Amino acid sequence: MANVNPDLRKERENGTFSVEKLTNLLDGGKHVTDRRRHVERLALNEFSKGEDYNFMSRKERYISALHKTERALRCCKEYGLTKPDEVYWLWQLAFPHEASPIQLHGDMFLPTLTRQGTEEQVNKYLPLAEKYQIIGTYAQTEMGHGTFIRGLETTATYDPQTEEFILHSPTLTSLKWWPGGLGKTSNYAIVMALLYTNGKNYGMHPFMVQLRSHETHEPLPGITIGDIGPKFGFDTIDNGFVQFDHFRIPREDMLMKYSQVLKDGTYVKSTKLKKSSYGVMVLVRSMLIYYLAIQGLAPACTIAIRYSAVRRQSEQTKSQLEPQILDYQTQQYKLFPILASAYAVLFTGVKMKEIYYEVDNEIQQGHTERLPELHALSSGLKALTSSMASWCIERCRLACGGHGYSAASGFPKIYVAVTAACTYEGENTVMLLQCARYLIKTYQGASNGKKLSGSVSYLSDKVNSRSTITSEFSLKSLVDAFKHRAFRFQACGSDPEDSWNRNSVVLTKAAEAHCYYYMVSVFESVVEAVEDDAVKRVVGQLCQLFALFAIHENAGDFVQDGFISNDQMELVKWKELSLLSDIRRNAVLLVDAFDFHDEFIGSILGRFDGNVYANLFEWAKSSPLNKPEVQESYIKYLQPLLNPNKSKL
Ligand SMILES: CCCCCCCCCCCCCCCC(=O)SCCNC(=O)CCNC(=O)[C@H](O)C(C)(C)COP(=O)(O)OP(=O)(O)OC[C@H]1O[C@@H](n2cnc3c(N)ncnc32)[C@H](O)[C@@H]1OP(=O)(O)O
Ligand SMILES: Cc1cc2nc3c(=O)[nH]c(=O)nc-3n(C[C@H](O)[C@H](O)[C@H](O)COP(=O)(O)OP(=O)(O)OC[C@H]3O[C@@H](n4cnc5c(N)ncnc54)[C@H](O)[C@@H]3O)c2cc1C
Repeated sequence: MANVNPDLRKERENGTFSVEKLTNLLDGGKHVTDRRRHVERLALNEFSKGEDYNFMSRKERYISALHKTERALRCCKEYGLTKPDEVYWLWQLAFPHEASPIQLHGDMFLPTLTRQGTEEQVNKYLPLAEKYQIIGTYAQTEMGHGTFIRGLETTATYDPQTEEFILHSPTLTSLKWWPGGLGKTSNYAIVMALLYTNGKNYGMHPFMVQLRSHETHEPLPGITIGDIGPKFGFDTIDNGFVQFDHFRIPREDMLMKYSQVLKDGTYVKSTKLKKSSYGVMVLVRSMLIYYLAIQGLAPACTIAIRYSAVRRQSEQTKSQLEPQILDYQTQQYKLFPILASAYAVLFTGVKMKEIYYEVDNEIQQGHTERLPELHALSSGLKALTSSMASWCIERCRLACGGHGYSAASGFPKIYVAVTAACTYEGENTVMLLQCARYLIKTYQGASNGKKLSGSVSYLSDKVNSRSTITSEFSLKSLVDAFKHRAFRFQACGSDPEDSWNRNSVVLTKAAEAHCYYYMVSVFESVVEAVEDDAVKRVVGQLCQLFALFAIHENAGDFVQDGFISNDQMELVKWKELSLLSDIRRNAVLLVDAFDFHDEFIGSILGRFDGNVYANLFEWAKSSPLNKPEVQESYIKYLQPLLNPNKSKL
């Protein structure tokens, strides 16, 4: 590439491994990289020349996203993109760090319909939904309850006379509140409501509900609906509210795969699947981990590391060039553990997707044994990785100094999208406690001699009481350290005498320890499988740093029971710093390997060519506040102060 910043050019000439090989590894093979690049070229042709998001109002952002949605759907059809990955690659460039107003249609409405609907219901609604002749969302959360689903108040009362359900919002707190795309975009929703039949409450069930007229898009009589107003972020999506006033829907529109209401009002449950109506949440949590890496951690550290290679600041030695800020050890200590985390979360996300599809397949065959483990693991990892991503992005922003605070850095857009994931799809503390609930039960089972498998098999293993860490820092010894910590936390979190709430801080730590152990072991297994020696070396260094940083940060957990000795802890600190120097040489290449387009990253600081300053100046000049030179606000408010004689007011 012509005209690349010389510092960045030098970084790229000095690497020790093939970036292309690492990109192929991250993609899952060379053929995937090739196909992804092909789809991205198609997307760039269509979407690269848009208006700058930073200079738009909220309403403009929503309208532009709707316009892009229509174009993205057309592109997918024109180019025959139907596989989920291909559609994702195109959408990612159409909506970088944004959400489409119809995001929930694909992410939750369709999966709920296909998983919870009967064959007839799927046959009736799916073809329409796939052609976008109906657009739906997932309406569960209410103003008064999001976490505690059993506390939801919207009712669906069966009327056997008319064979209809009457949907009603009995209180202010029962208004559905938050569903994405509910405010203005969707004309349908799957509404989660308490089912009442023959005077009995059967708990939360899903109902297919038409909200707006097919002809006019006006809300149907009995429905009050709207946008909930500006939020922290997600300006492109109309999170909404809806209130039902005795709104009737046909009996056939309760999604009845797992439970039915017969014509006479008899309730029939035809599954042993526990919490069957919670299924789609497990799906989204399982998928989120990968997207947190690819849309959050990886672009954020790409920005901060490229910028740190371009930025020079302060004087180390008189009359020499100011150093690149990437050469400061403190800067490396801020950024390289984040780089390592981006890789760790990415590999874990890939693994989690695989496990989800395996277990989902088993459930379709009637085998539900692994669902509790999947629920626990996806809940815990969703919480751990979204919290990790949020604080890492903030740390990347801080590492870019003043320019990090400008919208030109790209951080605000990335941060507000990622931090939302700490709340939606289950608030993080609550999700850690769900994970802990499973771990405690499993630990108690293991204590009674039950042999465990999968992610919890370590609870029935013998764990070492002394760490095997030496100056070699084998990945196995690091995995072992995390296994020991996780085991110890499960043991102290499961005191049956103590009440749940009194123990809940420890329980969240137990869940985190379990998830950390899982992440380190996934990372280790990926490194072990890498064939190319040079790639294996750099990815292995990242794995070591990921583990050592966490040991150092949580040193108490490892030394308290004498598992890691003081001497070993000194070695840990020494190795951590020496890894910073090792990784320094390849840092830019390690972010290049994510193979992101500038259009996706959306950051002047993180540009591939490193031409930061000239572009920053051009961008600032294009700010609407700079046109016209003298603003009307001057005449109205400043002139009377600055120049009272000239003021016309
Ligand atoms: C990322 C970067 C940018 C991306 C940029 C673009 C993308 C942008 C996308 C935007 C996409 C936004 C999408 C947000 C969409 C929502 O946020 S939708 C709403 C999501 N809502 C939630 O997640 C609610 C969280 N709350 C819950 O899940 C439940 O109420 C709780 C906390 C699990 C408790 O439920 P409960 O009924 O009280 O259950 P509880 O008594 O605790 O447990 C009973 C049993 O059920 C089990 N159980 C509970 N849940 C489950 C389950 N799901 N499965 C199986 N078993 C379960 C328990 O383990 C327990 O088992 P046992 O111990 O008895 O054996
Ligand atoms: C951007 C965004 C998009 C969303 N999209 C949708 C959507 O499409 N559809 C939909 O239905 N919903 C959606 N939601 C709602 C979301 O799922 C809920 O907000 C979320 O599940 C958290 O529930 P809550 O708001 O009730 O939090 P609360 O439960 O009120 O949390 C507040 C605090 O209480 C604590 N707390 C609550 N219960 C416990 C407990 N048992 N133990 C310990 N601590 C507890 C939490 O840890 C937290 O600190 C969205 C939310 C956001 C922010």
